[in-house]
Amino acid sequence: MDTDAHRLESSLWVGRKRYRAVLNGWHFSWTLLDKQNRDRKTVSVPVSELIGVEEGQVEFQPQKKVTETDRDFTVFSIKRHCKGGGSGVFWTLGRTQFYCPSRDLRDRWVTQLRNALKTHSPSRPHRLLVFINPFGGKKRGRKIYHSLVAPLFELAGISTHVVVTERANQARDHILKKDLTGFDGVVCVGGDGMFSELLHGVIGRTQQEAGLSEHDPTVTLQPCDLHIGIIPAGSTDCVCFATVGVNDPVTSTLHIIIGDSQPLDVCSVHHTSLFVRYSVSLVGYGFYGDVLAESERYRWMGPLRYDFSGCMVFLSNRSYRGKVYFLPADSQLSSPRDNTRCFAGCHVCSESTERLFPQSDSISHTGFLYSTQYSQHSSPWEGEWETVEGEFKCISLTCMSSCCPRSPLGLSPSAHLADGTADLILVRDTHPLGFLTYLHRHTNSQDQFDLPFVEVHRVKAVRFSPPPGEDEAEQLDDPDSGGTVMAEDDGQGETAAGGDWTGSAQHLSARVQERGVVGTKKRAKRDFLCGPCCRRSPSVSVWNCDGELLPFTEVLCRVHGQLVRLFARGIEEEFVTCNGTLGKKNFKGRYITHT
Ligand SMILES: CCCCCCCCCCCCC/C=C/[C@@H](O)[C@H](CO)NC(=O)CCCCCCCCCCCCCCC
Ligand SMILES: Nc1ncnc2c1ncn2[C@@H]1O[C@H](COP(=O)(O)OP(=O)(O)OP(=O)(O)O)[C@@H](O)[C@H]1O
Ligand SMILES: [Ca+2]
Repeated sequence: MDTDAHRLESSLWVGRKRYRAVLNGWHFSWTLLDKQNRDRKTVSVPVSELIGVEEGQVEFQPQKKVTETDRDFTVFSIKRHCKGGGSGVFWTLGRTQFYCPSRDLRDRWVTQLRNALKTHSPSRPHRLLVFINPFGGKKRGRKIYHSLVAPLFELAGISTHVVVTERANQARDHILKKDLTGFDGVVCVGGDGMFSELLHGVIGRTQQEAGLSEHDPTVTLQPCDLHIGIIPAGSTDCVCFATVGVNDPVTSTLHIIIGDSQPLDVCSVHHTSLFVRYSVSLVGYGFYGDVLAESERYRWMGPLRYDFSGCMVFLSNRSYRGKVYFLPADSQLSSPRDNTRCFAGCHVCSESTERLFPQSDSISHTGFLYSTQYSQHSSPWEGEWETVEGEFKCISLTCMSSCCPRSPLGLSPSAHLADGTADLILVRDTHPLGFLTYLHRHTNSQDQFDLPFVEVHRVKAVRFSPPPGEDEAEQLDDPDSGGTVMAEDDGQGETAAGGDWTGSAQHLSARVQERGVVGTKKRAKRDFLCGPCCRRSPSVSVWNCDGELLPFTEVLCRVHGQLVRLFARGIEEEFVTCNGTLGKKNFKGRYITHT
């Protein structure tokens, strides 16, 4: 046996086979020995990927069962699986049971492995605040948490406070108002809507504490320290899929346990001097806005409501006039058509960290670099704005690829999670077959940007205005116009254009939300009476912001680079992870890692 503070080496048995096991600080490995004591196969696990070390013979599935013995210990670690065909890298719990020649040696192994875990995985969470939406997706949130997630947290020694939500926005309000001392992160069990609640809570809380106004689009917001974890249990699970590569509760739980940390760009959406919402995946006008508005009527269909509404909206063949202003990002750094993908360890994103936080002279407990000095008013609008005017089928802005099971490569396959930019996709009016081709290319290997009526720009900010006279004020005088939630009487006796906009920021934010919900319900009721196909074609659409309808047509969007951090690491490349057996052709045959 060889041992020092950071190293331990000895013979161990796994089943009937003898191994030489070595712990050298960062790695724990065991090598099969043959009868002549020659090395055969080696298994090596990074200490950062150990989930737990237990004395005795410990089974975990179907449930935890411990058989106390003097000479055994059981190691739980991350095990990767690739199903192939670009379906992503799944993580499961690996289990190896070791037998030692003596109790003393067993105790040394257990102590040394646990010490290594503490020393080399400092960013693991110890205490988490978990919000379960019992009604999200297929309503399986509670079951998913209690059967798959909670036992793993327990095994990893993570304590939790669990809140099963009873109303929308409860999780957001909890994070904004309650004492969060002692929590290392917040976790949602639900879909993109639940994630959005956590996002708004965490960003809002951080800005409150920093004394910054979310309403001013020129303010450099304070990056958030509290990590967000997502256990997918929703309809689309786009944020989970685009940051992990799969929507699998166990994979996500294991990323949370090991304290993975993925920075994420966030887009703030403003209307005049009012903050409206944050988005990470889609700020969409036209098709995606209409699909969301339509889908509200079919909530009872569950996740299928989007496909059904998608068909209805497609058949209604609408397009909308408007003017789009955008601030291009530096085209030297990357481009939405450079055929690269943002994978775990992406160079474009890590170089962006240095660019976004140039005076990074402190390191947080999570190991991420933070600037100690933020310039709250350094101009975010440097550069020349460009303008595109016309009639659009859809306008989409996405801070990341927005890949999801419906679209395995997403709205913008080469977008980056944390480069401080978003991709603006403009789809001009075209014949239905052209638009169908565009949509269909989201599901196959063809380039959806290689169409004459589609353009894509990498941007830092975007502004949209509907044609003059077609804004909210105009809509209010035209009860038949439909299309925008602001056209509806929300029963409050106030309007965006005519109401009092001088209230407190908090009051205004509350009213924005109220209007969104009320407007959506009214619109759904009207649509039910009319039907989408016989309706007069509206002149304005509605904005879809990560699955929420916005009550304003005229908006300004600004990208805030790496504003939040998720317990994730980006999408792992199957080609690299699974020993090259799958090949790069799985990614549309045209995507390469950005180096
Ligand atoms: C011919 C097949 C075409 C398939 C086209 C698939 C395009 C899929 C693009 C997915 C983009 C997801 C963006 C993520 C948005 C999330 O932040 C948000 C919150 O969860 N989800 C939605 O707003 C929910 C939006 C959901 C949008 C789904 C659109 C489905 C369209 C189906 C169109 C069928 C046309 C068929 C005509 C015969
Ligand atoms: N207890 C609750 N009752 C009603 N609504 C809730 C509750 N808890 C959360 N919500 C809201 O439900 C919405 C949808 O939830 P969630 O995202 O989990 O599921 P989803 O069906 O997948 O929706 P999405 O289409 O947004 O992915 C969220 O916007 C959230 O604010
Ligand atoms: Ca980005």
